[in-house]
Amino acid sequence: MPARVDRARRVAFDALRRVTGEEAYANLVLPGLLTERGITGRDAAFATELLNGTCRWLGTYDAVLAAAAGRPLSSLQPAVVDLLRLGTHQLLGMRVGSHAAVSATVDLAAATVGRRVTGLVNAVLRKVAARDLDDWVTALATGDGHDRLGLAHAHPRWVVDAYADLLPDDELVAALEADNVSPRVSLVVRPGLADVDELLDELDGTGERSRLSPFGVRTSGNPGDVPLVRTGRAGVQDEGSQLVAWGVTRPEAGRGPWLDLSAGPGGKTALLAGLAAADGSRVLAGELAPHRAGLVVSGARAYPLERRPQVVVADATRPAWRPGTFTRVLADVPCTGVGALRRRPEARWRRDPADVEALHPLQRALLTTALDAAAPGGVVAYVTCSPHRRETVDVVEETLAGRDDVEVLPVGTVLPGILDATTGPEGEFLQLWPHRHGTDAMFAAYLRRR
Ligand SMILES: C[S@@+](CC[C@H](N)C(=O)[O-])C[C@H]1O[C@@H](n2cnc3c(N)ncnc32)[C@H](O)[C@@H]1O
Repeated sequence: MPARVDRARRVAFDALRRVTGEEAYANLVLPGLLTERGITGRDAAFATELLNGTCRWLGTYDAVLAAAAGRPLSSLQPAVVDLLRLGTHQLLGMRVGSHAAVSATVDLAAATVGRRVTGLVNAVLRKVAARDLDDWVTALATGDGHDRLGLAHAHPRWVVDAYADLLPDDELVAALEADNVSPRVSLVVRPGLADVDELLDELDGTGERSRLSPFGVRTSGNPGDVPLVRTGRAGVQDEGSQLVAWGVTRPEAGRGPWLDLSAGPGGKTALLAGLAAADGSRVLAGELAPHRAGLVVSGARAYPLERRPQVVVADATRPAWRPGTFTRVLADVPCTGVGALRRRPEARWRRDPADVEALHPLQRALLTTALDAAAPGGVVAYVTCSPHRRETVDVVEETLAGRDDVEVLPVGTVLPGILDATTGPEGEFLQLWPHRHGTDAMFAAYLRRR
């Protein structure tokens, strides 16, 4: 076996051990390991595809492996399970020949766990190789169509159900597939510090204007190579995130301070800080986690002092600010993130329906705080990067049912002209989708305090 193949598989294995064993993020852990080991070019690309694909398809591959091994994976050593997962992705998800996939994984098993497990790895992977992915899905799908869709498109069943609850039947597969494609790089300029034309010039023909956000540019390559990004006058941010933050600044609301009450890591704060400055206002950014509050500070470092957000470490459910004060309030609340699955390969397997219920009271509490913080006439945006009804429409409707001092600002008036992007009983809220808009599946409700 050529040495280059060994290095790529070895680094993918070491990264996967950290992802499954230590809850690391694949797209954070792998670049560091590649640099440390001097792995570049085709080897780096192979390792990245092997790791990301394995993480994305983890639930499907585990079902295949449990069937092929004839026993629960919990009865195997975790490192062996990871070897089998990597072998399975080569067999079912990459164009690696069966012989090479099995023998390279057996060699990797010998070099990492030990010779005693090579027989098992060889036997299980040979069984996996006996069928292609479609045949495995047919063999394993037991329940209704959603069960099959989850296996065939690498999603937990509950996420398939949540998407199906919101989308027409004929869009479901496209929505699931869109989560399996890494997004293009999306950049944002910091208003007042740079403009889109300047950024496009720097990108020298490799960028194009965002179709949704007036601050956004789509490109490819390493954002760290772009001088405006390096100096903090532009940043990396999904176009949908730009759009929902911009939305809170659109309706008339008068002059006064702005609040971003759960701001870390601060992508939206950095955009709002520039827009607030243009309005003669300033942003107060609250964040519970101190290290995330630090990220808010560094994200806005390029602004002159007087335009930077004031950042406080604070629990927004016990507000450190005076109620009825702010003309614009962003509540971009903690959520399951099932609208941003394309960004983090392993993310879909780390959440479950219990998280949806566990987050619901916090989401309601944060929306209540946001509404209370708004001055009369102030605009509030409730935002999630999940389209799940429990985290979006339900939170807004339940919260508004208990009060008579809030009106809904229909999204068609706040952000006109965005096609196929509404949800709620009267289409009054924003719901973006990767397969429709090329953004994360951001939800936003725009509300006004009477
Ligand atoms: C979805 S993120 C915000 C993302 C941010 N707007 C951005 O664009 O970068 C939600 C944040 O809320 C914070 N958070 C969770 N509970 C909170 C609380 N009780 N008060 C304030 N912040 C909280 C989390 O630590 C997390 O950083």
